[in-house]
Order: sequence, then structure tokens, then C-alpha cells
Amino acid sequence: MAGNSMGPLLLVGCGKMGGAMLDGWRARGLTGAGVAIVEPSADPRFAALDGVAVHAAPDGLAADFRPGVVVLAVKPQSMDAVLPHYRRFAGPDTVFLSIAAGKTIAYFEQALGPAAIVRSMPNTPAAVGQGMTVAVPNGAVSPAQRQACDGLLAAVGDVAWVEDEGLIDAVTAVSGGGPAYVFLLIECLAEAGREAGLPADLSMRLARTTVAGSGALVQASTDPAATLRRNVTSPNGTTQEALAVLMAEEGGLQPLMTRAIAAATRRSRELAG
Ligand SMILES: NC(=O)C1=CN([C@@H]2O[C@H](COP(=O)(O)OP(=O)(O)OC[C@H]3O[C@@H](n4cnc5c(N)ncnc54)[C@H](O)[C@@H]3O)[C@@H](O)[C@H]2O)C=CC1
Ligand SMILES: O=C(O)[C@@H]1CCC=N1
Repeated sequence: MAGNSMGPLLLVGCGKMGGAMLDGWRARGLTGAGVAIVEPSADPRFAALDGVAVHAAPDGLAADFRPGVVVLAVKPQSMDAVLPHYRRFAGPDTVFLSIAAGKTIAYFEQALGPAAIVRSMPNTPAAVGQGMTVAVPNGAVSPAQRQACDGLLAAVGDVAWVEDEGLIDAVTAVSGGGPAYVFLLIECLAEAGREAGLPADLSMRLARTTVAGSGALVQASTDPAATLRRNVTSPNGTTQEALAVLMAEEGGLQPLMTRAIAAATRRSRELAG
């Protein structure tokens, strides 16, 4: 798999997001020999990762282990405690790829010393190869290291690189957290259908399949989302009535979404510490 060309991959933290990326990498051919994991949880799923070395703590890594890429996938709040264990890998042959919300390149440079660092923000659809990641490198990242990180991220979805790190807080709000808003939409649609008289299980099936189908349609189409929306909306029909509510200037979805994204963006800045 591309991205594994720099030497072994070390995944630090294999929770919801690290696990989603690992699933994506493994589905695309990353073999056990190419990856080591440090993850303290005793979750039985790790026993099923045939061939992958899973260590409960960094002292389980062999003394001569030299990762080409260290993926930092622990909670932002754990980062202070975690980074000192990996500082020894900082050097020209290793790139640190962080997926942590809020934590800045300056923060990692402070904690790791001179090191090649890529700050990125993926999302959980990485587990099915449909993630969206935005990444920004520091000045120490070599072209080959950037390519390696791009390969790892592209293996689980779309990747955009930006030069302005300041954009990452809004990226975190939009695409990092975005799947949660879509899942909430499913929950709300299903509940509204239930309140309109549908059996709960049928309503949930309608909501799930409608969101999944709409996602597939938007992906397959070159039409703007607004055109796809208009294609559903017959003049004086039923959808128009619903959209009059959802697109109201006050109390509609846009002002609500704008407030939600502003709140998440603000929280990402706070997490910088
Ligand atoms: N969940 C999501 O949708 C996204 C999460 N992120 C970022 O990914 C990072 C991880 O988030 P989640 O996966 O959601 O959290 P999580 O809690 O599911 O995963 C964190 C994992 O780190 C492990 N861990 C704790 N201490 C550790 C240590 N000392 N060494 C190694 N592993 C340790 C935990 O056992 C846990 O499995 C966060 O920084 C978050 O901001 C980024 C994009 C999306
Ligand atoms: O909620 C969070 O802080 C993380 C970052 C984006 C998605 N989950």
C-alpha cells in the first residue's frame, strides 16, 4: 500500500478514529508486518488483528524499532502525556502525522523538538474508504514524507492539502464532525416519520436508506447539491412545503448550521491549549 514506503507505521491510539483508519488501511492491503500499534485498551477486537503487534504501552516496542510514520490518534487531552514517549523518534527519517482536533503544529514542535509534522483532520467514513482529510505540513516534512502521509490518507478517502493551518479549525467543524451531523439528520428524520405515524423500524429504514442513497447520488453526480435538491422539489408539491420550513431565514437549517459550525470551530481553537 502506498504510504507504507517510508518504513513501518506506528499507530498511537486505536480508538474510534485510529481504528477506522486502520480498518481502511488493512482493507487496502496494509499487512501486519508494516504496522505496530500502541493502545492500552484491552478491547478483544485487538486479538483479532492477526499479525499486527499491539502493545499496551510504548515500552513494548522493540529497542531498534524505527517507524517511518507515527500516527498520533489519541484524544487531544492525552497528548501531553503521550508525546514524551515518542520524542526519541523525532528526526529526518520519521514523520509524525497527527489527527488530533485542535493541537497545532507549534504545539507538536514544542513537545517533540525539531520534527517533521503533518497536522491532519480525517473523519470516520475512512473506515469504508470514503473519508475526507485535510492536511497541513510543517517546514521539516520532506516531499517523500508528504507523499507517504498523502498515501496513507488517500488510502481511506479524499485528501486536500492546505498551506494555511488556520483553516484546520473550520475543517474540523465541517468534515471532522460532519458525519455526526448527518447521523443526527437520520435520527431526526426517523423520529419525525414516527411522529407522522410510521412504525419506528420502517421510519428508521426510510431515513437510513434515504441518506445513504442521497450520499451515493451526490457522489455519482456532477450537478451541484442545489440542483439535486431542486430535482426533488416539484412546484407546489410536498417537498416545497417541507423546504419552506427548513430554508426559513429565521429558524431554518442554514442559520442553525452556521451556529453549530461556529461553535465547533471555536472549540477546536480552545483545544490548542
Ligand atoms: N472520532 C472522530 O470522528 C474523529 C476524531 N479525531 C481525533 O482523533 C483522536 C482520537 O479520537 P477518537 O478516536 O474519537 O477517540 P477514542 O477515545 O475512541 O480513541 C483514543 C484511543 O487512544 C487510546 N489511548 C489512550 N491513552 C493512550 C496512550 N497513552 N497511548 C496510546 N493510546 C492511548 C484509548 O484507549 C483510545 O482507544 C482525537 O484526537 C480526535 O480529536 C479526528 C477526526 C474525527
Ligand atoms: O469531536 C471531536 O472533537 C472530534 C474531532 C472531529 C470529530 N471528532
